[in-house]
Amino acid sequence: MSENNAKRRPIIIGVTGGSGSGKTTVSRAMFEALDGHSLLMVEEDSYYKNQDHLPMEERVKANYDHPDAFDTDLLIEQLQDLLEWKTIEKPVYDYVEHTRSQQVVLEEPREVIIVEGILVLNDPRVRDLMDIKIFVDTDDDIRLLRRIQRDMEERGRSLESVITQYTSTVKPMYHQFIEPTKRYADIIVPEGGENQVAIDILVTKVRDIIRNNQEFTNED
Ligand SMILES: Nc1ncnc2c1ncn2[C@@H]1O[C@H](COP(=O)(O)OP(=O)(O)O)[C@@H](O)[C@H]1O
Ligand SMILES: Nc1ccn([C@@H]2O[C@H](COP(=O)(O)O)[C@@H](O)[C@H]2O)c(=O)n1
Repeated sequence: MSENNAKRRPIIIGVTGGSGSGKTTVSRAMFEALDGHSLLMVEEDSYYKNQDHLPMEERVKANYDHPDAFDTDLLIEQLQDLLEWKTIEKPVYDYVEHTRSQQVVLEEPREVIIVEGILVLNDPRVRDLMDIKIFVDTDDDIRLLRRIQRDMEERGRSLESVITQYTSTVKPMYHQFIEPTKRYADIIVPEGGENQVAIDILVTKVRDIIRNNQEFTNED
């Protein structure tokens, strides 16, 4: 892609970090602060592979923190469509059934796209589509506590299942695949959503890129 074309396409911001680090909170804070611009949130979780063909006992045991759990090719295809201002059919994921739902959501392309998920900086093809890369950095113990609460309240899990999954896959995969992607981040945000200084800096940078895009387009 030439530099000129790159200036005219939507902006993609990648937000990653461990489960419970505050990725969604940071993304939403940016979303709200960028009110007035056209924005779209793309959650990597929507791209978990379909597991309809597997019995529930197999689905429960799957490793959801390994890169192979995601249909990254579909994520890339849909991000490329958005970059070309095309509408996508975003999959919908069901955490209780551990598989994709039958539905899709039609998402129109927008000026700013926030791509959020545990492994969005893992694949170089996804990284290469991003204008800004953010890693939300929160200690393991805090993330575990948040996850216990969230999974029991919102994802229909028992305490025992959260602890078993955390020790068998979530924690080891974090250290093997997620934490190493910190090196690709432009900005590391400690403590996520409560870090207002980091949010303000990020929003200023995004506005700067949007303004440059507009000035460039007006010059044409
Ligand atoms: N800096 C923070 N301080 C306190 N609680 C936070 C902070 N950031 C996020 N949380 C809370 O932690 C939980 C997990 O945050 P979330 O943004 O959903 O994480 P992730 O998307 O990385 O899994 C949520 O209940 C959220 O309100
Ligand atoms: N069926 C599934 C699918 C995913 N998970 C867990 O979700 C985590 C990612 O979501 P966050 O909002 O926490 O970033 C990931 O760590 C998976 O273990 C799951 O438990 N079940």
